[in-house]
Amino acid sequence: LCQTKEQRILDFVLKNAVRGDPQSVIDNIDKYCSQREWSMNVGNEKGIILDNVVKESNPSTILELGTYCGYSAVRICRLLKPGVRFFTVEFNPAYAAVAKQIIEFAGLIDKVQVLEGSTGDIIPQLKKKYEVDTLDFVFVDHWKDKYKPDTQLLEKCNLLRKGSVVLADNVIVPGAPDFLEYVRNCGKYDCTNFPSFLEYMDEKDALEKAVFRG
Ligand SMILES: CCCNc1ncnc2c1ncn2[C@@H]1O[C@H](/C=C/CNC(=O)c2cc(-c3ccc(F)cc3)cc(O)c2O)[C@H](C)[C@H]1O
Ligand SMILES: [Mg+2]
Repeated sequence: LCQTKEQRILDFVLKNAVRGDPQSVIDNIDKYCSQREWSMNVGNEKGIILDNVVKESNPSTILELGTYCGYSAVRICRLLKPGVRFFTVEFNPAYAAVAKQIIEFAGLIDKVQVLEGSTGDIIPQLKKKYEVDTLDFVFVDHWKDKYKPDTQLLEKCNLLRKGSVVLADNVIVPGAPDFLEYVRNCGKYDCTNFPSFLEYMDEKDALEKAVFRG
């Protein structure tokens, strides 16, 4: 029996999407969350902007902060060429379990490493334990008050290089004001704002792209 919303989303995907077809997984999550139960997936409007930024960055090493159900992990990885490495960090075991099943159903589990734990613990391990040199692309979508500290931690751990793209969800709703102020004024990033809409709603939201100057 599906006790949690996340389990109900997984169940709907398993029943209605096509195994091995990432687009059908994305479409069915969007269908469930727009018609049945709202959920904090990046959604299709902001998702198309995410797709375009990923495509133009053509990244080889990607990090996502806040996996949740795996919607944006599927969204990003469906665009990646073979041999690319995608790490996604989730500290809630129940969400990590749902995400792994959704990513597996989409046929993308070989490209994805779901790292269970807190970003504060995992980011400092990426170089030595996960053999990461630098990150080409970071998608930030976890607790909004952690965007700024975790971006600074990425810098401190020398994980960003000239041209590394940091793309943040929700810079209007719920908002990440200290992150926005930081990336726009610290002098280390070239920033672009992408106005859009909150997932499954008519409310305005936006993504912020911050390219590290190196
Ligand atoms: C140690 C903590 C940091 N380290 C962490 N380390 C590892 N994993 C972490 C860390 N911090 C958090 N997580 C995980 O990431 C996920 C968290 C995602 C959070 N997302 C939102 O809160 C949001 C809200 C709205 C929204 C908009 C309008 C509304 F009316 C209501 C809600 C919309 C949106 O698009 C949103 O993404 C997941 C649930 C949580 O377990
Ligand atoms: Mg979000």
